[in-house]
Amino acid sequence: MAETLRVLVTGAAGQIGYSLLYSIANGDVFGKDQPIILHLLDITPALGALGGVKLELEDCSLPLLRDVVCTDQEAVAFKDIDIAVLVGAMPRKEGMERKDLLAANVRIFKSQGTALETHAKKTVKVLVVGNPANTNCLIASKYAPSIPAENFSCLTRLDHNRAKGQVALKTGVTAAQVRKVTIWGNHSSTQFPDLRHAEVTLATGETKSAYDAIQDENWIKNTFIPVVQKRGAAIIAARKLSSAMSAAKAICDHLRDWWFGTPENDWVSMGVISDGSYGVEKGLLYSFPVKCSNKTWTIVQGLEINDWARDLMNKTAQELVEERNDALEACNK
Ligand SMILES: NC(=O)c1ccc[n+]([C@@H]2O[C@H](COP(=O)([O-])OP(=O)(O)OC[C@H]3O[C@@H](n4cnc5c(N)ncnc54)[C@H](O)[C@@H]3O)[C@@H](O)[C@H]2O)c1
Ligand SMILES: O=C(O)C[C@H](O)C(=O)O
Repeated sequence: MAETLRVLVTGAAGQIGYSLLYSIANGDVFGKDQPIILHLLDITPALGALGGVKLELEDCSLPLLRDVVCTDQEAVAFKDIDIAVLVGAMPRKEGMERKDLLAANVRIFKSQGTALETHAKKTVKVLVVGNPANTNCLIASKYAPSIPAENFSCLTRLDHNRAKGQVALKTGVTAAQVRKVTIWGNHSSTQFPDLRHAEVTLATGETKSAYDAIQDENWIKNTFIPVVQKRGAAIIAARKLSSAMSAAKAICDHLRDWWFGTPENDWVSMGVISDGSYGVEKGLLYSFPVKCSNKTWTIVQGLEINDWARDLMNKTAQELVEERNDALEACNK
C-alpha cells in the first residue's frame, strides 16, 4: 500500500464539500490502494455541521479512510498536507459576477497561502475552487513563495465538462466521444470555450472535427459559447444555489488527471500560471489546454489561433489583469 496521503478540503461543511468528500475518501480520485487522512477546515460557526459530516464519513465505513481531522485552525488544517482543495469561500448570488466576490474572498486566500507556506509539505499540490478562482489561486501562490507556482491550479474543469456536455447533446453522442475542447482564460463569463481543435466520434464510429460534426458555426458562436460562459449563472437562477454536484465531479476529474495523467488522445483545461504561451502575459493565472503526466501539467503547444480567437483570448486576459490588480490592492490594505 502507498504511504497515506493527507488531503485538505476547506469549506468542508459547505455544499461542494458534501458532494466531494465521499469520492475522495472512497478512492475515486487517488486510487483504490491509496490510504487517505482527510483534513477538513471550516470557520468556527460551521464546526457543528462539520462534525456531522465526520459522523457520516465514519458511517460510510470506507477502507481507505484512516482519519478525519476537523478544525477551524489553519495551523492544524495545513500541517504536512500533500493535497489542498481550497473550496471555502463565499458563493455568488443571483445577479452577481464572480469577481464581485473578490473583496470578500481574496483575504481568505492570502491567509491560506501563508498557511501553505508555513505548514504544508513543499510538494503540496493545490487546487483553488473558491471564486473568483483564478485570482484567488494567484494570491494563494504569491503568499506561498517557497512552493513552486506549478503546484497551484484553479478549477476550469467544470467549464470544460460543460463544453463537452453541450457538444455531446448537439451531436447525439456521449461526452466520452468529445475530445480536445479548450477553456481559455478566466473562470468567468469572459472565458473562451473553444471548439476549433475539438473532435467528436459520431455514432457511425467516424471521428470528425467538432465544427464538421456540428455543421452550424452560428450555433457555436451564438449559442454554445454563451451557454458555457453563463452556465454557472443559469444554475444559480434555477437552484438559488450555485453548482455543487457538477463542481465536485469536476474537482475529482481535475485532481485525478493531474495525479494519474491525461489520456494520450485528449487534453483537459486547467487554470495554471502562464509561461507566456499563446501570448498570454507571463505570470497570469489563465486556463489553458494541458496534458498531465508524472503528476505534472504541460501546456499543449502549437494550436493555431486566428484573429477571432485572439480577440476572445485577449478579452479574458484583460479581465484577469484587472482582477489581479484589485486583489493585490485588497491584500495590501
Ligand atoms: N471554480 C468553480 O468551478 C466553482 C464551482 C462551484 C463553486 N465555486 C465556488 O466555490 C466556493 C464554495 O461554494 P459552495 O457552494 O460550497 O459554498 P457554501 O457556502 O455551501 O460553502 C462554503 C463553505 O466555506 C466555508 N468558509 C467560509 N470562509 C472560510 C474560511 N476562511 N476558511 C474555511 N472555510 C470557510 C463556509 O463556512 C462554508 O461552509 C464559492 O466561492 C463558489 O463560488 C467554484
Ligand atoms: O457560477 C458560480 O458562481 C459557481 C461556479 O463558479 C460555477 O461555475 O457554477
